[in-house]
Formats: sequence, C-alpha cells, structure tokens
Amino acid sequence: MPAQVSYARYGKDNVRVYKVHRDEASRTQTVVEMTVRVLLEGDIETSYTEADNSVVVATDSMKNTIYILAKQHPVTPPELFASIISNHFITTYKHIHGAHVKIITHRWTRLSIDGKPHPHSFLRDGTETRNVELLEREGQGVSIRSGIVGLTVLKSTGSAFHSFVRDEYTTLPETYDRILSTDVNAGWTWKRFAGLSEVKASIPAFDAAWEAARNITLKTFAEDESASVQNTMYKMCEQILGVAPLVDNVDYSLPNKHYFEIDLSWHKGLKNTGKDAEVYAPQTNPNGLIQVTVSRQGKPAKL
Ligand SMILES: O=c1[nH]c(=O)c2[nH]c(=O)[nH]c2[nH]1
Repeated sequence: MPAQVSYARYGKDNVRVYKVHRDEASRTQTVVEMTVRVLLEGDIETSYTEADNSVVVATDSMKNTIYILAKQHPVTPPELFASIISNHFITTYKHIHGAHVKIITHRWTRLSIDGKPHPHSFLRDGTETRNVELLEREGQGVSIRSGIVGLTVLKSTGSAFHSFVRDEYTTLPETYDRILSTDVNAGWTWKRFAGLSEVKASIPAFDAAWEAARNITLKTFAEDESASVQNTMYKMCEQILGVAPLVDNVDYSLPNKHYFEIDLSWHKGLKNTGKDAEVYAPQTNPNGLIQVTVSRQGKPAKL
C-alpha cells in the first residue's frame, strides 16, 4: 500500500508537577500544582516509517526536561512557563520545528484560619482549573489560548427561555423563571507573539486577563436577567474583549445542565409546579451544549 505520514506529533502527557516557593522574609510558602502535556513536531517521519529512532527525543526525556525547566524558571504565569517549554525544545533540537504545550493549573487556595491567611496550608476549592494551550512553530511565532475549565455555577432564578421555534417537534414550555446551571469552559486567544521575549514582555497581562475573565463570567452569570445561555455568554465575551486588548477572540462552551420540575399533584394534590415549584429533579443527560467564539469586528476567528 503506498502510504505517507500526513501529520505526526508525539510527546508526554499528564506530567504532574508541584513547585513550592519559600519566602524566607515573610515565612510564607506558595505552591503551584500543574499537569503538563508536551507534543513535538518536526522531521520525525522516519521514526514512524523506517523505525529510525535517531530522530526521537524520548518522551521520558521530555518529562525530565519539564522538571528541570520548572526548577530553573518561574512556573507562573502558566502562559510564560508554556512558552519557556516550547522555546526550549525548538531551540535545543534542530529537527524539531513545532511544540504544543498544554498546562492545567489546579487550585490550591490559601487557607484562612481564624480570619488570617495561613503561611503554608491550602484548600482544593473546587474542580476549576486554569488552562493554557500553546503552539509554537519555528518562524511562525507563538499562539496561546488561555482558559478556565470546570467552574460549576448555578442560579436559582433570573433566567428565562421563551419565544423559541415552536412547531410539531416542540414540547418544551415557555419559561420565564428557571434554574440555570453550567460548567464554565471559557477561553481567550491572544494575538500571536513573535517568540518567548514577546511573551515575557506581556507577563502582567496574563494574570490580569484570567482574573478579569473569571470575574466577568461570575458577575455576568449572577447579574444578567438571562434570556438564554446564548445571550448571556455573548455578554461575557464582549466584556472580556473590552478589558483585554491583547486578546483577539473569546470563546465559551457551556453545557445547559437542566433541572426539571416534578409534578406531584397525583399525591394529595401537592402543588410543585410553576410558582409553587420547590423540589426539582437535576438531570445528568442529555444536556444542552451552547458554544460561541466572539472576535473583534474585522477580525473573524479562524474556525
Ligand atoms: O438557553 C437556552 N438555549 C437554548 O438553545 C435552549 N434550548 C432548550 O431546550 N433550552 C434552552 N435554553
């Protein structure tokens, strides 16, 4: 069979890394825990087609490299550390021309004890992570998408859904007051950086954008009189674009985690629907899934 490699990349996934910073002056420690993925591209076809391992940087060596770079460099903001990793592989191996780096940062929020921040104890306050996906290709710069994954929220009122297409397939009633719940998966894609030094020049922007995106997401979710998931998520995107000038586009992928009313009238006429609804049945599936990418006018996002 005539065949050729059309695209290849390989690397190490799920490299778990923990780093502590000990501030001797304040006797305060700060910790970071991450899960890292590195996939390399380049002149590596012969490893697939001819069993030529001379072009293979072992994935075990990639794991070691991540530990060593974490020791030698700052690991925050994660956009910077991802760029340090990709730059290392591209500049160290002349046959490696591209690197994909994904960093998932897990929450270790400082504990508050008797109202005071504790110097060395932390809390995993939820499954939310701060994620970075970076792609650097030689001569093409660095593209970075930063994001928030797994931030689970619910509002018990302040959400409606009505006036949608109603035809012979429709059973859903018009709703003027419903429960809205989702697991936020939000991302913001930065304008392309020329290389590591341009990423370094933007260091303060990364934490600022993450903080702004998180605050805007939570505030808009809470305060918007939601007409639909679609409209509420668009309002979030617009505001993030407004405060983060280095961001080209913002995307959200939001499951609509339904909570169904339960008709209990069959039991002694119990009233539990409409304005009397108090007990609901949370659903696991199916769920709605609403996605959008919003870019600055004149800058359509690439699909
Ligand atoms: O906010 C919503 N958007 C939809 O597209 C949709 N579809 C649906 O059944 N419920 C909802 N809710």
